[in-house]
Amino acid sequence: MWCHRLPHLQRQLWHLLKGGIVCQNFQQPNFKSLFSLTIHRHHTASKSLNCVWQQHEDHFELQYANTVMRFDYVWLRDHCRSASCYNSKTHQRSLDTASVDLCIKPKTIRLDETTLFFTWPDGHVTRYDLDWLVKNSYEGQKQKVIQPRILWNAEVYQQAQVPSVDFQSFLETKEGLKMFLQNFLLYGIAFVENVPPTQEHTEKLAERISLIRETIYGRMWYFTSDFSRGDTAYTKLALDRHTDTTYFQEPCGIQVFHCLKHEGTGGRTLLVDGFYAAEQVLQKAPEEFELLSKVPLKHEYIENVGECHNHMIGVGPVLNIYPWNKELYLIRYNNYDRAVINTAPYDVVHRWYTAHRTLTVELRRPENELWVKLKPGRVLFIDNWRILHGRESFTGYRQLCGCYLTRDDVLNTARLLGLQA
Ligand SMILES: C[N+](C)(C)CCCC[C@H](N)C(=O)O
Ligand SMILES: O=C(O)CCC(=O)C(=O)O
Ligand SMILES: [Fe+2]
Repeated sequence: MWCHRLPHLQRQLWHLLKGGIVCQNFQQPNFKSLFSLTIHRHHTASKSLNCVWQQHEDHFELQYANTVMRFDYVWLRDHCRSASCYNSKTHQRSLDTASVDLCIKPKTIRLDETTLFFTWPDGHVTRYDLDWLVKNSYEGQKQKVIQPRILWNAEVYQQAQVPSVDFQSFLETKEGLKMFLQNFLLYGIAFVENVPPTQEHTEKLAERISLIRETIYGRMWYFTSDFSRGDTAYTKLALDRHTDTTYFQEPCGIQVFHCLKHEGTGGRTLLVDGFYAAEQVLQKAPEEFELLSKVPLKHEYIENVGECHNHMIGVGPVLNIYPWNKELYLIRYNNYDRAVINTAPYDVVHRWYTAHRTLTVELRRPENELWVKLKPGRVLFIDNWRILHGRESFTGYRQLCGCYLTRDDVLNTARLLGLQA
């Protein structure tokens, strides 16, 4: 049932105002057809504060704050915030969910002011504030984005005139850090200026917002075109747009780049908003968007150069979306590192190539390309789950340092500063 409705829901998923904030355009799905059979004869109803509720045989229905919500009874028992069920100091559940009768139904329900009281067969009372229920209901979540973003092409990004943050203000002030993170969350890229061009100072920056994610490339890495590792990154060749570490089960969340030296020509960095391109696919060919979010693929890193021996495999679709609101949260796109496709039958494979082509066409539109020249002192943070990067071929000596960051910890820092993440 859910699957049939998918393309329909997706079409109304995002409303894009020429590079404006992505917001969800929702519509009440037709619940009547899904649930009308289950209404109990002896339902009770109550009306106050524009709040209407009904006790159905297998669920509790609540209309409040312009939202129709349906709650499972086990859910209502499981989320009880009473002192014996929930430890409000640790914010952890004490209740053993497995001890709840799966057929549980409340003995009585009553509304007092803005609080609903459920009395369970054993006498235990659970209270819920109406606003808490709205905030925590499926129907409430379905209408919300987890991460507000501004999708961009080159023009949108340039016209936004997103300010860079100064090294000092980033390290020493809460305001500087917060502004940096807000821009990073909205655009998926952000710059810090006036950074002393050393690996140590770059590391300091990274540690201010997250934990450094150590990988097969080390903790802080430092690279030049010496082919010290078995990867094209370690040459002077051009690199087409891609995301990194697609061959990890969880690709690195953030990439930090600091160009410490370049004596030569070329070597500009290319940045493309993968979510903007995916949004175009969703608008033009929703079934292709869906396919890219459904077909799992492998990416692979095989290295045998000098002392370095590695074989990494990561599995996942190109587009990763949250199933309840269809919000895109991760793009895995690296044509160099994509492994043999053996996770889908031939006919799906052909449709996948078509969808991949559509996405690639969007990713390659010149108007979607943002070109920047990395310079000593200017550190670039890239959301590796959203923004693709590449580089122009170059001549001469070029030294880049940087690291990967864990995404959870960047978001943690952002949330602690009061940002939505
Ligand atoms: C950034 N650093 C030079 C350390 C690693 C580069 C990794 C390159 C790899 N093909 C990938 O896209 O993941
Ligand atoms: O050399 C560059 O500018 C970037 C190379 C690259 O894609 C990488 O290191 O991940
Ligand atoms: Fe890369």
